[in-house]
Amino acid sequence: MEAIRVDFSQQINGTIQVPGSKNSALALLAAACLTDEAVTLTGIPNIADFRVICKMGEDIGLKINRDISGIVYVNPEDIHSTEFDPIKSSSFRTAYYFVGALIAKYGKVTVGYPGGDDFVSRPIDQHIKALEMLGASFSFYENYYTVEANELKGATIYFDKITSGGTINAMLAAVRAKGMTVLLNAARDPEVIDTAILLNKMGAKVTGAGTDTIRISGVERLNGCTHQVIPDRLIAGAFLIAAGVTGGKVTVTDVIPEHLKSCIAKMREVGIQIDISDSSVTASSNGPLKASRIRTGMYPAFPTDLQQPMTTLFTQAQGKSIVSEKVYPNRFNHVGQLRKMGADIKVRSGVAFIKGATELKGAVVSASDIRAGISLILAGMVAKGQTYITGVEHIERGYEDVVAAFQSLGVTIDKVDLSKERHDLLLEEIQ
Ligand SMILES: CC(=O)N[C@H]1[C@@H](OP(=O)(O)OP(=O)(O)OC[C@H]2O[C@@H](n3ccc(=O)[nH]c3=O)[C@H](O)[C@@H]2O)O[C@H](CO)[C@@H](O)[C@@H]1O
Ligand SMILES: C=C(OP(=O)(O)O)C(=O)O
Repeated sequence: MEAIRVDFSQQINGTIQVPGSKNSALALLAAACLTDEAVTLTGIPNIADFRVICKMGEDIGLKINRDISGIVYVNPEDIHSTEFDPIKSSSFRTAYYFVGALIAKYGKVTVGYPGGDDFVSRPIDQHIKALEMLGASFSFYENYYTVEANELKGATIYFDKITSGGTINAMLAAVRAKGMTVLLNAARDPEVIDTAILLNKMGAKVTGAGTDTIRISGVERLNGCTHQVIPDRLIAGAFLIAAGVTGGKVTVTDVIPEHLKSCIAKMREVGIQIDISDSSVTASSNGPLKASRIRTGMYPAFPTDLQQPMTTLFTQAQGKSIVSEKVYPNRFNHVGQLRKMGADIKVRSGVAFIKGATELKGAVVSASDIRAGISLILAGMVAKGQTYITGVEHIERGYEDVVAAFQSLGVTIDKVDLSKERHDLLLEEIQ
């Protein structure tokens, strides 16, 4: 069994060049299918989700190639089917973006139910509502669903819940719908803006992205273009938090500091020094950290995807911290694993109460999703002894080479075969 082994690693130090955003890249790859021309995307991370999209593309005639410099070329010219393999499309979250992107042009799309990180409940009712209001109809089967539409017509759509995925999907569908679509109570995430920028470069007419009202005037055809994906604010944030957890100094470069505002504010509150330049942020810490509280929310509030590394940080702060998870109230898979390492955390009704200044100890723990995995790596860095993290495949959905990145900061971390390395621990784990 593959695992990541982390050793006690104090005072990390170094610079991380932040890769392109996974969440944006997933939307852009689908958006590129709205045209019949080639779209060139730079900065698309070579993560597991990207590779599965390439395989899904091969099945339907969508060509996606990455050259040796990392530039990705998407060519939808020869798409001959819009029936996606349900197993591949359910192995990550956002296959539904291909519904939004292909429905107007092809009239019918079949795809597996969304997979991705599992936080107990991740409904897609707002995606369905938006596409239905544009004129699509849904049929649901055991492992897949089919969306059909003769013609999409612009509509005014009010999201009952702010959703970044739902906003992006509605935008993708509306771009080729007849007439004007207005999205109200839209998500304001940088990834929504990035998608709108690509769409406009392709000839779409999208205004208001980044506010809660987005207007899309439908167009008949779109063209190819070149676009660079925004940096991954969630990876950047996690590395900055890492500097706080262990002490030390970490600089993240190639970032858009404005995207990290809530994270930076919170880090300053707990006593981490933050220095910001045009496109880099440095976090340094060598003193005790103060307890605090975070309340996650949709952008620009504190991101739910940084709640897990922050929870690890709070185990090392002086005093009691509180984490209110308002986006996914059950997103606490990491807590049970942190407890195995000695953390004192209680969760009640979507709120975690964390007693700080706890001595953590190495254990065999399991990562159920990307950010839970990162929080366990951070915990492993301050835990006495060795920590083994299974569920590496979940972490690799979001990180191209998580081991190399942490190694470059001086962390003693490696990928190992757990069954060979610590047979005793594995047996204990299984019993
Ligand atoms: C690939 C991607 O971009 N993933 C991100 C995206 O997920 P994703 O796009 O799935 O998350 P959403 O922004 O849609 O979810 C926000 C909230 O809306 C709810 N909701 C969403 C859709 C819907 O139809 N109905 C509904 O009730 C969700 O349960 C959640 O409470 O945003 C999340 C919240 O910032 C992040 O954690 C994920 O990393
Ligand atoms: C929840 C996440 O991803 P996804 O929506 O792709 O499952 C994440 O990136 O933390």
